[in-house]
Amino acid sequence: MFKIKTYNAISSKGLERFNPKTYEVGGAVADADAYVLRSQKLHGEPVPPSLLAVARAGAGVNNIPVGEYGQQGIVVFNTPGANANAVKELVLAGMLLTTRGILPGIEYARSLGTMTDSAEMHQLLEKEKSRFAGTELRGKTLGIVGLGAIGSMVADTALALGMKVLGFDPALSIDAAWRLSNAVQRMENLPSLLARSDFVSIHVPALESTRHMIDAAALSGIKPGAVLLNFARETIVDPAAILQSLDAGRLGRYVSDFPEPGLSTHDKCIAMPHIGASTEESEENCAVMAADQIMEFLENGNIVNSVNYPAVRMDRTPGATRLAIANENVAGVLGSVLSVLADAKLNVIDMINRSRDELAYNLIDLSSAPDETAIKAIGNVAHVIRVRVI
Ligand SMILES: NC(=O)C1=CN([C@@H]2O[C@H](COP(=O)(O)OP(=O)(O)OC[C@H]3O[C@@H](n4cnc5c(N)ncnc54)[C@H](O)[C@@H]3O)[C@@H](O)[C@H]2O)C=CC1
Ligand SMILES: O=C(O)C(=O)COP(=O)(O)O
Repeated sequence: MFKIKTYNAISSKGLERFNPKTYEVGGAVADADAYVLRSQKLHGEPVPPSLLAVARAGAGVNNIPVGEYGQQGIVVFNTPGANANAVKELVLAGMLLTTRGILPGIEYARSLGTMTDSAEMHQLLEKEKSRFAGTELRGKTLGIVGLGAIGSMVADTALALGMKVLGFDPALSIDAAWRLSNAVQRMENLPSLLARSDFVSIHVPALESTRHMIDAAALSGIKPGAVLLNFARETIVDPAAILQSLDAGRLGRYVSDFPEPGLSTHDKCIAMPHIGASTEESEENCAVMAADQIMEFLENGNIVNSVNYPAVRMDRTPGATRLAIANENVAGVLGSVLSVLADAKLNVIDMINRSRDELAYNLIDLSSAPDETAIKAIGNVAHVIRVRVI
């Protein structure tokens, strides 16, 4: 029986993937083999020795100590692209909320709620509507910082609306480059993008390298009156610099899914309570992907969409016993493991070894099951972090 501890609202469509005959799943599960979570912060939380894997049903993993967990042999997964469409749609809403008098217009229409005469109401609305007039998106320039799953979808939508799209992403993956429309104009640096964009939408992960990438210096070069949209994370911007730029009349509007004290009530801010991924569809997509990845790892040792371990996949050899070994990526570990197996007269039928930065991972299919002594001996090989028999 595998034990899965859940945090946050995980869609039942995902949780239903776990067969109740072989999985115990719930928020109160103790000694979990794996966690499935969304934005639950794990930094500083005690780690049960039983924990083998964590699946983030979503994109951002800044709530998980990914590096530390890797050193302990805990594989961390996310669900790339599974909620990108939900964020894209809210970015579009964010742009429209700044260009049209939607929010004050709704408030005004509501304020007439006590009127009873329809003709009188319409006369008043027609008289006052010019206060809520706006501008169009077509023909305007959108600068996108980070052209991954969300950024590339935002680009497609903006292009379809007749906007000009600029992009900046110095770390763009080959897969992401293939997904990206060639109508997106590449910017060599952030200041060039900021100087030319009527709207700037940020879609980068929260890393040390992206912390406060929008600071006072960046804002000093932003196109006057530009709208900045932050559906990425609060750490990407310096809130004091945003406030200063809004008050100085340089930055036009700030739309954020990550409200900050002092900004959320500002007249030129539109703040939302981190609802970018909160759609039925995205919650289902993320939960299904997270559950499938966790099951594949627990049952077969295969790793897909990890953020700390390499992608590793090997078909099961019928009748074989599988060893899954996580180790530090230093020379000689695999050789030592294989000599333990040879000494124990265990025959290797198939194997795969992959590394990623400081960590490595191996799947070894054996024609017969190793005994406790052999497993212990593998666990004692220098730099081996974790051994699992599947
Ligand atoms: N508001 C919400 O509910 C949601 C927020 N997010 C946030 O959005 C972020 C992006 O999500 P995805 O597009 O799915 O991730 P992704 O990994 O597909 O794309 C991120 C892109 O940012 C680029 N990047 C990294 N550092 C950069 C830098 N310094 N300058 C420019 N580009 C840089 C990467 O090369 C990559 O192409 C997540 O990490 C998360 O923080 C994601 C989903 C929902
Ligand atoms: O996927 C992400 O990075 C998100 O920010 C979504 O967060 P959530 O799952 O809605 O708590």
